[in-house]
Amino acid sequence: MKTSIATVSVPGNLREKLEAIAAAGFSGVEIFEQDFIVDDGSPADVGRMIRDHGLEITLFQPFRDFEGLPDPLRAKAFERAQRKFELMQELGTDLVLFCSSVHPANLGGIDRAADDFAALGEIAAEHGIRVGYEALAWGRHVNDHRDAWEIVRRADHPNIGLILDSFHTLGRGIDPDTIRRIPGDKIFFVQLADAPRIEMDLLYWSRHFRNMPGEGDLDVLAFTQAVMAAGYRGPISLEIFNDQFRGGSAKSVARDGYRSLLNLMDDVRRAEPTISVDIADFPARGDVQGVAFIEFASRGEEARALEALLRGLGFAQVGQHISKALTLWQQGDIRILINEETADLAASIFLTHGTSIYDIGLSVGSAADTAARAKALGGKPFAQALSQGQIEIPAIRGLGGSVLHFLDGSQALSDVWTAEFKPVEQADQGVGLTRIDHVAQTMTYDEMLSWSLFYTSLFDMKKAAMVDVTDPDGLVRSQALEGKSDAFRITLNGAESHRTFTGSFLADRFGAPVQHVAFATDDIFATAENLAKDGFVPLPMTENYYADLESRFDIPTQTLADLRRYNILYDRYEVEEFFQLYSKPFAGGMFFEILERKNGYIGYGAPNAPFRIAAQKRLLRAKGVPRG
Ligand SMILES: O=C(O)c1ccc(O)c(O)c1
Ligand SMILES: [Mg+2]
Repeated sequence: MKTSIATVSVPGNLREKLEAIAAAGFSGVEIFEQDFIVDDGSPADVGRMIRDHGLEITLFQPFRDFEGLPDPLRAKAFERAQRKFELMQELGTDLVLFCSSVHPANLGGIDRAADDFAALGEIAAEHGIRVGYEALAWGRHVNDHRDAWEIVRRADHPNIGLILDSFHTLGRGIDPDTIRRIPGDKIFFVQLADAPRIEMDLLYWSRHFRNMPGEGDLDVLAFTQAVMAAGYRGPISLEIFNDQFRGGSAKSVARDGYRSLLNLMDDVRRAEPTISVDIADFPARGDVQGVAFIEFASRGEEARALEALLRGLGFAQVGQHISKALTLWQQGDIRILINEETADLAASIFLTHGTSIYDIGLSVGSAADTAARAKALGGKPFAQALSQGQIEIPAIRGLGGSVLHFLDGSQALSDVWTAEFKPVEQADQGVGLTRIDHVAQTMTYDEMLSWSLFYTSLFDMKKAAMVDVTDPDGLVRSQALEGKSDAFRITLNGAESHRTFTGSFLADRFGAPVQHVAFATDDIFATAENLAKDGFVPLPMTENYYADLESRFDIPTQTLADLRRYNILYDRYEVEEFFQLYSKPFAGGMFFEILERKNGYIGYGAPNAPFRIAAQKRLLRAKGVPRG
C-alpha cells in the first residue's frame, strides 16, 4: 500500500516538508500547489527533488472552480486546466484533484458538470493526465460525494474519476457505507482526516481543525473500511489542515501522521478481515495491566531527600541492584526505583534536569509484542548496555526522549526483581498504599494530540473527555486515557502558559515529564492517620475550601472534621465519592497524590484541581522552588 501525505499537512518550506515526510516512512506525497509555487525551483527541479527523497508525487492539488461555468469563464477554466496539465508533466505526476466549485457564476446541473468533465477528460488524456473530482463539504452545488460520483459516472470518461476525502463525507454526517456502492476503479484517490466534533462553519472547521485519524471524533475507520471494501487499492493519503500543526515541528507532525495511518490500516484489517490491506503484519494493541514501576533519575542530596519522602509515605527499601547504583522501594504493589548511575541515560537526565521520573515500566500481556507494535508504528526501540546479571527488558523511547519498559508474566521478565536485586528490608503494610492509580504527564498544549495518539495506538485505551483546569496564571487542559480495566490510567496535562504550575514545571524539563504519581488506598482516613504518625505533612488546604465543601455537600460532621484535620480533598457524583490528599511539591514541582475511589468514582477530582494548584503555588511563592 502506498502511504501518502499532503504537503499542506506538514510545517516548513517545501524542502523541510519533504525531508520530514520521507524520514517518517511515507512513500508518496500530495503536492499542494501553494507549496510548489513558493519554492524557487523549476517544476522539473522540484519533481527531481521529490524523487530524490524516495517519494512519489501521488497527487497535484487543488484545481478550483472548474465546472458549471458559462462562457467566457468556461473557456478560461479549460485554458487554466491545460496549463496545469503541462506543469504536471514537468513535475512528473499524472493525477490532479479538482474540487467542487464555489464560484458564484457556477450554474449547477449534474449534466452540465458531467459534460464539462467529459470534455476535460479528452484534453487530460492527450496529456496523459487523470482528473479526480472531490466534493468539498461547502461546494456551491456539489457538496456530497454521492453527487460528485453521479457527475463522474455520467462523464463516463476513463481519465475522469472520483476523489474521496473523509472530512467532507463525515463532517457533513453522510453515511460512509454509501461508498461501498461505488466501483473501486473509479475512485482515483482517497484523502483522510479526522477532526474534533465542534459545532462550527464547515469550511472554517476543515481549514483549521482537522487532525490525524484517531486524534479526533469522526468515524474515519468506517470510512476507510468502506473505501477498501469498494475495491480501492490506490494510495491512502493524509490531508490535514491544522493551525497547531502548521506551527509545530515538521518531524513530529510527519511521524504522528505515519503512526496514525498505519494504526488505522491495522484497525481496518482487524475490523473487517475480508479486506486485504497491503502492509506488514504486526501484533494487535496490548492491554496494560498496571504500572510495574516508576524510575527516578537522582543523585546525592536530592536522592536522600527523595528517599526520606518515600519513607515518610510508608515505603521500604526492599532491594539494592546487584551491579548498579539503583535502589528499589516498595509498598503494596507499588515499585519505585531510584537510579544514581553516573554513566547512563539516568545520569544525563539528572545532570540536565535534576531529579526526574524518566522511565515507566508497564505490565502488559506480551512485552515482545508491545515492543514490536511500537516499532511498526514508527517508535524507537531503547537499549543500553546491560550490566552484569541484568535481564534485557523490551523498551521503547516515548515521545520526547523518556523511556517505557514492558514487563509481562513470562519467566525471564517476571523474575527481574528477585534476579537483579539483593534484598535489603522487608516490605510491611506501610501506610496502606496499594497500587499506582495514575501517572500524570505534563506537556505543552500542542503536544497533547501526539501523546494521546502514541498511547491509544499502542494500547487498548480510551480517551476521557477533555477537562479545563484553571490555574491562577492560565489554563491547563487535562485529558485522561484509560485502559479496558482501570489498572492503567494516565493523564496528559497541557499547559498553554509557563506561568501555570504545570507550565513552570515543564519549562526546565525535557519532553513530557511526569509531574505527579497518584497512589491508591482503600481507606484514606487510616492512611492519613498513619502518615500523621510518621510525621508526614500534607499540602495544606484552606478553611475557605472546607466551608465551601460543607455548603456544597451533605457531609456527616465527623467526616467533615476528618477531611479538615487531614487536609483531604473531597468530591462526589451521585453515590460515587472521591478523596485525595497531596504531598508538598518537591524537586522543582513534582508531587505525590494519595486517593481513594468509592462506589465507582472514575474521575480525577477536577473540581478540586484549582484549589490544589492554588495551594501548591502558595507554598512555592512562600519558599521559592526547592529542588531536592
Ligand atoms: O479547503 C480547501 O479548499 C480544500 C482544498 C483541497 C482539498 O482536497 C480539500 O479537502 C479542501
Ligand atoms: Mg481533500
